[in-house]
Amino acid sequence: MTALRRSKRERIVKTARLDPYSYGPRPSRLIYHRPHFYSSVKTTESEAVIINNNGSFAAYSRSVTPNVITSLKYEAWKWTGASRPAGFHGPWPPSSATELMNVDIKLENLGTKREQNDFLKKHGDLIKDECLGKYCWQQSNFSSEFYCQREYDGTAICDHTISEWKEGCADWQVRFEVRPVPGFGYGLYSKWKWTKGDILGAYLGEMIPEKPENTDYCHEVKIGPMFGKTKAMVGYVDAEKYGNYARFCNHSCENNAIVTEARVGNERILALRAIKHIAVGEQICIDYGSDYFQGRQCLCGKQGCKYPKAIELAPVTIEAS
Ligand SMILES: C[S@@+](CC[C@H](N)C(=O)[O-])C[C@H]1O[C@@H](n2cnc3c(N)ncnc32)[C@H](O)[C@@H]1O
Repeated sequence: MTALRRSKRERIVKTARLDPYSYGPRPSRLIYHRPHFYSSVKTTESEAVIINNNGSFAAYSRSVTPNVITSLKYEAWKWTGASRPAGFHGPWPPSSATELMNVDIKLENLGTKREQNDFLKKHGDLIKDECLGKYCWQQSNFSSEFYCQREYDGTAICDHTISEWKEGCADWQVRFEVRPVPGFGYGLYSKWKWTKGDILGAYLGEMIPEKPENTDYCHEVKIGPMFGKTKAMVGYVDAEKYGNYARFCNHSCENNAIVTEARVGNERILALRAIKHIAVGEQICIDYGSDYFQGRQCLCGKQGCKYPKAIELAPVTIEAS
């Protein structure tokens, strides 16, 4: 009876894997699910200040349990006062974050052959920019019909969209785990063996026009159709109150991942990408950059730690009135 039941369960697992939206083979060594806090949709905050033995300030750790989202949160009214990015056509503010961040690379939308050639000359770098669609873990079982396929002058243009990513992000616990890390709040751990270059998912949050003063969860992203252009306007993805698993990445001076602006089909995204091989059970860490460590100490504990002491804050001059 038990054997019968087990084989039925195995059959179900096999059937699930044949589905193009399933997640490929199982990890070689499974870390079993433990109950953890990140299934809650309630926003809570906890704060901890770590003080050195001599009383000096060592680190400040703040942890917010965010509302779990599976696509960028966007409220059009917040963009009413923001200026329209160059090359952006249509009603302002746009009705979705995708519209706001869209990369207008479809050559067939660019009029005559001559206009297309002019565009290629001007934006060659944009067209060559690699689509990350096929590197996403959510797509590991996808059939070739989802791969970049259209060619123009030898350059690939593709039909990928991030909708499949969003679907995959909803089931992130298959390959990631959020665990408490003493002194850091929480951290993101891998349940999968990743290869350098793999896309671990999208960095999701709320799309807002201005960077809030007190957030440690904000990444800049270009908006409007001019992908990769220096003049492109920027917005911010803030994952403090609304986010997905990617917002739990702590900083390490030997980081194994980056949050990078990328293209999937015609859509711009912030992607979490492995820059080294990542083993099962390893913590996934990014580099917050030196600005973040102004007045803060890094707790990564790596031998080559770049910020073992808090970087001195520039003195602030207060003028007497
Ligand atoms: C983007 S969040 C990372 C997720 C966070 N640990 C949490 O539980 O929500 C950034 C916060 O993590 C903590 N943190 C991450 N890396 C750190 C490091 N290397 N040293 C000190 N604090 C760090 C800091 O409290 C920082 O404000």
